[in-house]
Amino acid sequence: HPLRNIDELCASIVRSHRETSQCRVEELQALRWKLFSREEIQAYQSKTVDEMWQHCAIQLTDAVQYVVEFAKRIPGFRMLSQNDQIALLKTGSMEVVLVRMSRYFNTENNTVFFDGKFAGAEVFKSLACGDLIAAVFDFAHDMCALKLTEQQIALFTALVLINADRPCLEDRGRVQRVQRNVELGLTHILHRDNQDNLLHKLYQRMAVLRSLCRLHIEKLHWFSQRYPLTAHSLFPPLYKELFA
Ligand SMILES: CCS(=O)(=O)c1ccc(CC(=O)Nc2nc(-c3ccccc3)c(C(=O)c3ccccc3CC(C)C)s2)cc1
Repeated sequence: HPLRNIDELCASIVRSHRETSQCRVEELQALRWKLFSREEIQAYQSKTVDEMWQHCAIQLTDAVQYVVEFAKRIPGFRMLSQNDQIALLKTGSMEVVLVRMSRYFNTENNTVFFDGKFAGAEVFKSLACGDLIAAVFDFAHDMCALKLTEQQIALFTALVLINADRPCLEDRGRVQRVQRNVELGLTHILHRDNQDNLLHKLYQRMAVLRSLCRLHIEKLHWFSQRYPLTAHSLFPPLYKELFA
C-alpha cells in the first residue's frame, strides 16, 4: 500500500516509534528521582572492568533490539536488501539508542536511566572509558536542551537510521529514495510545529552522534583486546554482530 502522502508517512513512523520505545515516558518520569544509594554506587565501582562492560553490553543490546524492531517498521526499510538493512543498523542503531536514552536524562542531577534507577557518571567508573561516558552525558544534555517532542524524535531517529551516506551500501540510490521521504516527513513535522530552525541543529547533532559511536567502537576494540574471552563469548550475539 503506497503511502498516499507525507502525513501518512509521519503517522506511521510516530506509531512505530511509540510501539518500539521500550520504556514509556510517564513510567520513567515517575522514576526520575530514584537514585542509587552510596552502597549501590560502591558496588558498581567495585565491579571489574569486564564485569561492568558485560553488564552494560547486555542492557545496551536490549535497547538495540527495540531499535531493530523500529527500523523494520519504517516504510521502505524492509524493501532494502538484507545487506543494506544490516549495514544501516550496524552504524545507526547505537545512534538511535543514544537519542532515545537522552529523552530520560535528568538535567537537574545529571543522571541517566540505568539498571532501573537514575545513575550519575560515577556509576560507570569501572568501565574505564571516562571520555566516552562524559561525551554521552554531554550529548544527552544537549539533546534535552532542544526539548524535542516524541513525534520529532520519531522522525529524527528514522532519519538517523535511513542514511544513504553510510559505508558498504549495495544500492545507495534506493536508500536515498527512502531517506528523502523521511527527510520530507521531518521537515513537515518541524514546519507544522513552527520549529524549522531545529532542522540544522538536528543535522549538527547527527555529526556528534557519529563521533560518539566511533568512540564507542574504539573503546570496544580496546576492551576486546584486553578481555578477548569476555568480548567473544560473554557479550550478547547481537552486540557483537552490530558493533564488533
Ligand atoms: C533506549 C530506549 S529507553 O526506553 O530510553 C531506555 C531503556 C532502558 C534503559 C536502561 C539502559 O539500558 N541504560 C543504559 N545506560 C547506558 C549508559 C552507560 C554510560 C553512560 C550513559 C548511559 C548503557 C550503556 O551500556 C552505554 C550507553 C551508551 C554508551 C556507552 C554505554 C556503555 C558501554 C560499555 C557500551 S545501557 C535506558 C533507556
